[in-house]
Amino acid sequence: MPEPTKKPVKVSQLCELCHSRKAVMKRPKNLQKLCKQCFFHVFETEIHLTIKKEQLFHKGERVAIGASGGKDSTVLASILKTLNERYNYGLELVLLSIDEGIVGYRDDSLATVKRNQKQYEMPLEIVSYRDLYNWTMDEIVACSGIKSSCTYCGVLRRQALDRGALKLGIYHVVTGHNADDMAETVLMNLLRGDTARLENSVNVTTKSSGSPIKRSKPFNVAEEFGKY
Ligand SMILES: Nc1ncnc2c1ncn2[C@@H]1O[C@H](COP(=O)(O)OP(=O)(O)OP(=O)(O)O)[C@@H](O)[C@H]1O
Repeated sequence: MPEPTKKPVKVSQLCELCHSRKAVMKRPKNLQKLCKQCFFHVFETEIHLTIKKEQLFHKGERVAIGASGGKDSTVLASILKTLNERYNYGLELVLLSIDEGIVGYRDDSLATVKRNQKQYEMPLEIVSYRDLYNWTMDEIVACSGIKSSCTYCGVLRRQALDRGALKLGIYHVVTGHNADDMAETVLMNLLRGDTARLENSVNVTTKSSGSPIKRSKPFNVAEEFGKY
């Protein structure tokens, strides 16, 4: 049987960076068509530039990655491991997960975090609402109703991340909040007329008054860098 002939890739379908591989995506921010390898390279470089520009880390620093098991924090763990090795940041990275006690939701995603722990060879610390507050999120919802559950959960989780980090003797927590999350926070603070929080919501690094913990969101401004 004759070998099936490979269809030549049209020039318009080629990656606009390497001009050799087939483009598999069009970046929404600049409509650039990229292949998988070039997208990884460009995205990792953007995060590295953010880290350098904002001077997020110092050599030898111990950093806790807020690991929810979702896509953003999983990508964050993977990228920080890659960049730490590639650019010799000298960071000690630890995965920190908060188990809010939401049956059928967090227990599933914790399984993903445990897989990440093995894959990225990072220590993992799991801190639960039950241990910290003696309440699970399911119990809080059963008492106070579902309406305000996100408010309670957000506040408790922020505090739990701080307490989990302190337990490990770590003073820097990074999270996978991205540009969409930032836009959401800006809109929320605008509608509330909360000018004090408005300024903070676009910063890559924040610190609550009275807390020794620094918080950073390396994906917050990834969209600011232009074409490569
Ligand atoms: N249970 C948790 N334990 C540790 N960190 C968390 C937890 N939930 C959220 N975070 C941190 O806060 C970030 C933003 O959380 P959010 O709930 O908005 O989820 P998201 O934007 O879907 O992110 P992800 O895809 O990582 O879950 C996450 O990327 C993660 O770094």
